[in-house]
Amino acid sequence: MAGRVDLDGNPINPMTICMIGAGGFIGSHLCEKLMSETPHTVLAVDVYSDKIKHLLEPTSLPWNGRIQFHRINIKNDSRLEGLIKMADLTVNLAAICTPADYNTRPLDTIYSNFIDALPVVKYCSENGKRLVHFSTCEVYGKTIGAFLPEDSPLRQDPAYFVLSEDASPCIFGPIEKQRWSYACAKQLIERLIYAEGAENGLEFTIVRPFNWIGPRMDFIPGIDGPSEGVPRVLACFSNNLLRHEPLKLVDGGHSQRTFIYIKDAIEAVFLMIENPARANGHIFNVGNPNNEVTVKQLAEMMTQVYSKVSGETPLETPTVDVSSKEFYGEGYDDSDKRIPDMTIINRQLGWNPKTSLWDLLESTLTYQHRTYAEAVKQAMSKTTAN
Ligand SMILES: NC(=O)c1ccc[n+]([C@@H]2O[C@H](COP(=O)([O-])OP(=O)(O)OC[C@H]3O[C@@H](n4cnc5c(N)ncnc54)[C@H](O)[C@@H]3O)[C@@H](O)[C@H]2O)c1
Ligand SMILES: O=c1ccn([C@@H]2O[C@H](COP(=O)(O)OP(=O)(O)O[C@H]3OC[C@@H](O)[C@H](O)[C@H]3O)[C@@H](O)[C@H]2O)c(=O)[nH]1
Repeated sequence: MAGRVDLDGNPINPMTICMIGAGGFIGSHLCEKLMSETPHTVLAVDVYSDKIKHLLEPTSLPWNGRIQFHRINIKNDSRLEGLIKMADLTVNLAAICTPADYNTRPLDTIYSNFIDALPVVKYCSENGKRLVHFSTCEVYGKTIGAFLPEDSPLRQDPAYFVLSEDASPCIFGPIEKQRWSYACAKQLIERLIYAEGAENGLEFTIVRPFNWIGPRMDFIPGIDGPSEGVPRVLACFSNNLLRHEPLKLVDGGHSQRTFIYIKDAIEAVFLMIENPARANGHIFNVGNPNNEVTVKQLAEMMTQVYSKVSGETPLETPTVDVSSKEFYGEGYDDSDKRIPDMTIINRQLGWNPKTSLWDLLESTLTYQHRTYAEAVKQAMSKTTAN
């Protein structure tokens, strides 16, 4: 830890970080690395702490005293401003961010992603504190290419699908497609933060994650989350594999995504935190353009990898088609393709992702199998007995 320097060779001084949403998937990885590799202090704010329990107890941990957990719902807690004032930097991760909620709980989604983030932005701006705010790749919505005829050769031209922070438009569906409630709320909070920077000098960085995946993402329904809950695709497919049931392909699984390993992505966030002069005032795509697959290909790859790590033979029919209406309900819509332009993050922070999709699935599914296989087996035998 001694002698740590930033990208310009300047010493990095220990700082206090107010991390809101620290108990979630990304927050837990960020806290873990901040504790083990830096001298920084974290004021961890969340309503849940299960995913960071291993960092909070026992008190003999080497970083004891450098991480404090504050069980706070930022919707209605006056302690928030005090914590932001005590910190040098606020990282805001708190959000409802599972697609199954966007069309079924659109009000909660809009409040969580816009209204609840407002005081955070205001306290940072009024108190002259730096803000790193987590937005999403969903602010791009659909690609321009999605509106071209199916057989148009222009669909192959990167200009019609690569998503750039400073050039691509944000293309959402009609209001009745409530899927876009999340993307729209995130877009408006980005615009507000940007305006606070322009008019009031707020020092900010906006992060647009492109499908970060890895251990501790979401929950396995009926094990550490509600049985009827629908998490994001990694946890949905993991759940199917653990239960030996076919993976469900929504509308044929034709949508494309680029997946990045959480540990690669966290390195990018570290560079932003510790290089304010290079990160302030910027919006950064953080993804891995080399890891593109259709959801169907992801299902096939996860089936193969899970078989390798668990030693279990895959089902003869490993996938099944399901309509989006049946799976998510009325008002669902989808992003067709998401390839991040890496020019800005490369130029400002010299960062590049490293881990291939196969490798990141292998380590993640090893974790899923080790963590959940026994619990799933027991839950399934109980159901059968009843
Ligand atoms: N994981 C990804 O690939 C991804 C992609 C795009 C955007 N993001 C964004 O990154 C951020 C973190 O995502 P994640 O994957 O870690 O999700 P997550 O759901 O695991 O973490 C969010 C955390 O925020 C907490 N939270 C929510 N509302 C709160 C409130 N009112 N008060 C206190 N805590 C609250 C939750 O309890 C949860 O622990 C979100 O803003 C999300 O929109 C993530
Ligand atoms: O069981 C499933 C689950 C999901 N899917 C599909 O898999 C794709 C990915 O779904 P995810 O649940 O991971 O979520 P998405 O990639 O659509 O959105 C995510 O992206 C960025 C973040 O802001 C959010 O974390 C989330 O909105 C979608 O096309 C979805 O329809 C399936 O085919 N089967």
